[in-house]
This record gives sequence, C-alpha cells and structure tokens, in this order.
Amino acid sequence: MTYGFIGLGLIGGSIAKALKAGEPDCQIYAYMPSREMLEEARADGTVDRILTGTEPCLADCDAVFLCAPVETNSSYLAALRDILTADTLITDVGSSKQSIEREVLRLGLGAQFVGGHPMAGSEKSGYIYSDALLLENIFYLLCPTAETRPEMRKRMEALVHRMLANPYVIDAATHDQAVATISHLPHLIAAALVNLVKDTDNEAHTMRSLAAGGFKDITRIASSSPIMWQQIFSANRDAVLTVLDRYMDALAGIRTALQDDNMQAIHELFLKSGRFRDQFSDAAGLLSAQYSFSVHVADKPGAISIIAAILAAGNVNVKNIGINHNRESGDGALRIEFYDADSCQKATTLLNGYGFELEMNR
Ligand SMILES: NC(=O)c1ccc[n+]([C@@H]2O[C@H](COP(=O)([O-])OP(=O)(O)OC[C@H]3O[C@@H](n4cnc5c(N)ncnc54)[C@H](O)[C@@H]3O)[C@@H](O)[C@H]2O)c1
Ligand SMILES: O=C(O)C(=O)C[C@]1(C(=O)O)C=C[C@@H](O)C=C1
Repeated sequence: MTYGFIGLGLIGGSIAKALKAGEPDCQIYAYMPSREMLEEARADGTVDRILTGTEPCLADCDAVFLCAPVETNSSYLAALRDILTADTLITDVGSSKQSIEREVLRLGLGAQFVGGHPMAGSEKSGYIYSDALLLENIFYLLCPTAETRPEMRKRMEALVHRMLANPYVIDAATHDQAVATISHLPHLIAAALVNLVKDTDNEAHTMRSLAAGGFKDITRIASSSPIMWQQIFSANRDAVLTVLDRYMDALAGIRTALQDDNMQAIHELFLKSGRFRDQFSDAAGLLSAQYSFSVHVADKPGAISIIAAILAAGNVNVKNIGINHNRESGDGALRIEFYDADSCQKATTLLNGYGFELEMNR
C-alpha cells in the first residue's frame, strides 16, 4: 500500500509511524513546508519519498491523509482533485468536520472522501513529538459523506484498525457540536485562565510560583499550537459560540450564588459535577483497557527502577508506564497500565507486598 501525507506533524507523523509499524513494506510519501523535518522523517525510516507539494505521484496512493491545520487541509482539495483518480481515498484528521465536508462536496470529491478525527493528541506540536502509539486504543471518529462509496469507508476503517485505534462513525454536524463542548471550549477556558494569571500576577510572580496541581491540570492545553486553534475556531465558530454562551450562563449562575452567599448551591455544584465526572474513564479512550493503577513515587533516584525491577522479577508484562507530576515537591503518581486483568492483579499483589500504596484507575 502507498500512503500520501500533506502535513506531517504530531498527528500526521503519528499516523505515518503507526501505519509503517503495522505494515513495514508500505510506502509513505509526505509533504510539509519544513524540508529539514522531512529529511528527519526519511532518516528515521518513516517517510520513503519526500514531496515538494502536491506532486502527480500522489496518484499512486491508496489513501491521502490531510494532516495540516483544518483550513489548510481544505485548501489542498482542489489540487488533489486534479491529480487523483477515483481510486484514491482522501481523508483528513482535522478537529472540525463540517467545513471540509462542504468543500469536498462542492468539489465533487464526496464519493472518495471519509472525514477523520483521532480523539487523541497533545499540547506539543510537530513531527518530533509524533509517536506510533499515540492513537492506540483511542476513538478515531469517522465522518463519511452521504456520497462516500462503501469500499472507501471500509478502506478507512481498516486503516484505523491498523493504527490500533477504534473507528467510531458520526455525522459531521453532531461531531462539531460535541467537540465544541468537550474539546474546543476547554481550550478557550485554559488559555483565558492562564492569561488571567499572566495579566494579574504581581511583580514577584506570586501566582505563577505557587500554581499547583489544580491550575496545572486544567491549563496544560493552554500551550497548544496557536495556528492550529485559530483555524479550528474559525471553522467551528458557530458551534463554539453556542456552547460559550451556555458556559457563560453557568458562570453567571455561580457568580450569583457566591454573591448571595448561597453555599448550598456551591455544594450542589460540586456534588453534581463530581458524580458525573467520576463516571468518566481517565484512560486514553472509553474503550481503553481498564487494567491500570497509579502508585505514588518519591522524587528520589532509582524510585521508578525499583518498581520496574519488582514487576520484572515477578514476570509481569507492562503495557504502558508514565509519570503524572502534580506536586510541587517533584513527587508524582506513576501510572502503570497492563494488558490484562491477571497481570494487573499480579502486579497489585507484588507491589502491595513491598508496601507500595496503589490507587486503581477506572
Ligand atoms: N494536536 C492535537 O491534539 C490534535 C488531535 C486531533 C486532531 N488534530 C488535528 O490534526 C491536524 C494537525 O495537527 P497537529 O497537532 O499534527 O499539528 P502540528 O503543528 O504538529 O502539524 C501540522 C503539520 O502541518 C504542516 N503544515 C502547516 N502548514 C502547511 C501547509 N501550508 N502545507 C502543508 N503542510 C502544512 C506542518 O508543517 C506540520 O507538519 C489539525 O487539523 C488538527 O486540528 C490535532
Ligand atoms: O490532549 C490534548 O492535549 C488535546 O488537546 C487533545 C484534543 C482534545 O482532547 O481536546 C485536542 C484536539 C483534538 O482535535 C482532539 C484531542
């Protein structure tokens, strides 16, 4: 199989690496403005052929992935129409889906297009942060058009499985409404909150110095790519305006409760939100394996290797391991994920035996 990429940053690079890992003989053609990054992607074995733009050889591709910012992706469709035959699947990874679908239909490309949106990512941008396993176990949202040929939809679903992700078909309008609330609004909130601190901190930077877990948890995504988010908000402006109004109404209600000293309302606010939030999975996607726990580790040399050694000696296979820093001391919670319930249980028994306190993740 041959795959073309326009844009090879965090998401494009992760998809290309995942496809290459699952199918080492596949050919990857790629273009992005940075020649240096393309050379790096060729040197690490991900890219086979560097393109200088939409070259005619894209017609060899079984699928072309548009992985640039959302409006940039749409701007490539006309050029692709002039190059590709009807046999090439066109897909994108953009965070909004109606605007590109409109352009696809306007250009008569609906039969060979399936919109895509992997529900995973990071505040980091660029090929250097891409990772073959970024999309593992996540929901990969798919928006076929009303004209998409069944074979193209099937091809897209097979590609998503090859990336170890889970296809989830949804119409573009429902998609845009949902992500406006669960993804786009949170990015606005995070950015506004960080800028509030920047604009109101004192000369000694008291707030910046003291900001701890709560602030950091809710603002990680404030460091996301400005160009990517500018284009997302431009493409999904109407849906975001609607949820922003709802959110501002909610804040106004909270303000009234505080002003009226209505602490019962504040209590109920957290009671209601906690009950709902506790039903969410904190794993990468709702379908992710649930075999994981967090273990507190002190910020001391060798702390992680002791845990790793205990698990290795017990012959327990670890799927994923990551540290979640949320204490100013530098200590953190080591999150360890396993492939199955047996391994998770065995690891629990082993670590409990050595006196480690574990917190099971849902
Ligand atoms: N970052 C996330 O968390 C995330 C998650 C899901 C989907 N997405 C979507 O994925 C897409 C890419 O985001 P990303 O996080 O990989 O960003 P990124 O900045 O890491 O990568 C963007 C890529 O597009 C390239 N690019 C920029 N302008 C271009 C142009 N004119 N022509 C060709 N290539 C160009 C860049 O060089 C880079 O390779 C966006 O549409 C975004 O909405 C992002
Ligand atoms: O984890 C993050 O850093 C993300 O922002 C990922 C995230 C999100 O969850 O909002 C961002 C944009 C996408 O379109 C999909 C996923």
